[in-house]
Amino acid sequence: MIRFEQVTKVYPGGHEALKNLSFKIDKGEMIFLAGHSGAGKSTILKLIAGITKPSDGAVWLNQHNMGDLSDNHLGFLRQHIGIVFQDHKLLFDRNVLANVLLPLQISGKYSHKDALKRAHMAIEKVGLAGKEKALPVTMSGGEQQRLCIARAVVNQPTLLIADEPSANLDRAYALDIMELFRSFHQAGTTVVISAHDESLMADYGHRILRLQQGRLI
Ligand SMILES: Nc1ncnc2c1ncn2[C@@H]1O[C@H](COP(=O)(O)OP(=O)(O)OP(=O)(O)O)[C@@H](O)[C@H]1O
Repeated sequence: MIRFEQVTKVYPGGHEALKNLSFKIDKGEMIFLAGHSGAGKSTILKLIAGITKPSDGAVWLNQHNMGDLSDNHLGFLRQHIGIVFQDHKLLFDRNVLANVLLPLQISGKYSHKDALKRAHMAIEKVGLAGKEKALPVTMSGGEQQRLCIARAVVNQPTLLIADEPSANLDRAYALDIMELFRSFHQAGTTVVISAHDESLMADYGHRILRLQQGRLI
């Protein structure tokens, strides 16, 4: 499903974040990206989502070379990718329901009634039923993270990527979040998760790609 072919990423200013990286992720796989801060985990996820382009080499998502796609085509493709960002990117002036509805409204594919039904299902799936009218600022870090996940999965993406979804959560909450991702994986979604705390990944028996200074180790 995802293929990195000798990918190098150099950011403006000259920092080489990834160095000649090659790997594959199969459809339906759940995989972890591990490494210290600055190792290149977020850069890999941004390349997968087409948020940034490789400086050299190619990133393939199914049959699409992500570096070659137009913005329109990328926008269309991203509707099949659920992204849980490190900085949440929640709309803090809108309630839980409005945050989860947003991707459905952007896709324009659903009637208001269908969109509401899907949003409520996603909110329930992440354990936030009853919080539909809450504003994100009134919620705990763990709840905000669940909200991000509901928003990422509401379009039923085939690929779910999450950048440090358990950062800043205590261990019990972090494990809950991992369980949630596991349930999406078990339902057939391909899941790619970055984290610096390998102890959270150890129990799952999934492949771990370990990064150090932009290289796989
Ligand atoms: N937009 C950017 N411009 C310049 N340098 C960047 C940019 N984004 C990331 N970098 C640099 O690229 C390297 C890899 O960053 P990346 O965010 O991929 O690491 P990470 O492993 O996800 O780290 P963290 O866990 O702290 O998010 C770092 O040295 C970072 O400073």
